Amino acid sequence: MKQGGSDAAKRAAGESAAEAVEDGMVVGLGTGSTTAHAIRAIGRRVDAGLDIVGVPTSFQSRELAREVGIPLTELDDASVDLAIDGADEVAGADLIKGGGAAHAREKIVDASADRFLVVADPTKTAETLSHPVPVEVLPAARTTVAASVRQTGGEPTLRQAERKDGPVVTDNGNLVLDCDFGDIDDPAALGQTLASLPGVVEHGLFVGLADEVHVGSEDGVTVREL
Ligand SMILES: O=C[C@H](O)[C@H](O)[C@H](O)COP(=O)(O)O
Repeated sequence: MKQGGSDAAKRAAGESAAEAVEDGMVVGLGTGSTTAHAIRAIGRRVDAGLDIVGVPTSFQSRELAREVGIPLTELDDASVDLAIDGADEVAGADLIKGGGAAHAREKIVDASADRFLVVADPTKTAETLSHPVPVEVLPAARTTVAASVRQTGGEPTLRQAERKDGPVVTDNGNLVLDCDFGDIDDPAALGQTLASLPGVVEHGLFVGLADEVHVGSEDGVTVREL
């Protein structure tokens, strides 16, 4: 499921987005290998005196933020000024997320932010979204949601864990169906359809949410404002 951009490209994107963080901000900390570079860069800036608090989007981002010394808070106590997060595919301001099964909490944090910066490498960019859409479902709903996805023209696959027998279990205790719809001509309509299915907790289509996309490469970073 994970795609293979180079670590140097991911690092360039993450460090570029981390420069947008300013003193006094509440910063949404996304999940994944690209955002991890941003979190480490923010940690270095905190070490040098930057005064911010982070809102993690997953167990992974919480642990990394703690490791690099970023003070943390929750959405109950703060509103997010700037969120930085990765993506599995980017087409304009539309994204597919959830390759790390963190998209439910990510969407809450990213959508609530005043500004949402996406960090990606060139393997993630596309004209039209076509990556399988991760759909987090209550365990009891996996069969009924899978049937509805098939009726909608998609092919669902229950995500399996790599170093454990059985399925991936999300930070929220749910399962993930990776749903292949081929080219997604109308991400907003598909997102509404998926969200309406009983038992769906959240899907990985982030439609129109991105404000800026930082695409890193070995040669530098391209910043697209949307
Ligand atoms: O659930 C995980 C997230 O949506 C990630 O931000 C996304 O999968 C991109 O991760 P990476 O930067 O590791 O490719």
